[in-house]
Amino acid sequence: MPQVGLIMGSASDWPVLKKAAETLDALKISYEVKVVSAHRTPDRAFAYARGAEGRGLKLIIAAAGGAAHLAGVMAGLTHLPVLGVPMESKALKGMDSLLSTVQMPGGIPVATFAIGEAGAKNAALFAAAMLALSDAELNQRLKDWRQKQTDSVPESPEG
Ligand SMILES: Nc1c(C(=O)O)ncn1[C@@H]1O[C@H](COP(=O)(O)O)[C@@H](O)[C@H]1O
Repeated sequence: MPQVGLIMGSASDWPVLKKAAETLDALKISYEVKVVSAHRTPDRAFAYARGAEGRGLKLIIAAAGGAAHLAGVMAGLTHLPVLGVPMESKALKGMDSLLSTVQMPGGIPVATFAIGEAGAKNAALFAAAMLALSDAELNQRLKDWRQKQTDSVPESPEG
């Protein structure tokens, strides 16, 4: 049973959200990937959020762009942690996605990350950090991952 639900408003978000999937892969965290849109597939969105806890998901990473309501709608329907990743949009460069993901009313939290690939990657790392609180082996893998990242940064700008 996957621990993380990785969902996106449209298949067009997948090239960016893939960064989260790659990071979860690197840390050996199980996940499922689905296109779920609060706007275009509201029944699927409702069923997904309502069924998430029962199916064993521990948290949901939701990516959406433009009028990005997906993460907020998920958060309204389940108390599982929802991590929102705003997608870059053509018209407003993702500012619309960022604001509509982050500006939740009190009582319904969405942990909102940076726009685009960095946000996708960091959402996966944050998910890993939460899961590592109750998983000693994952905790060690996460520490190793961070150390590898540190080791890969050269002191000289010329490498
Ligand atoms: N923001 C949402 C939601 C939602 O919030 O439910 N559903 C789709 N979308 C977004 O619409 C953008 C354009 O989608 P298309 O590329 O399919 O036209 C995508 O970034 C998607 O996340």
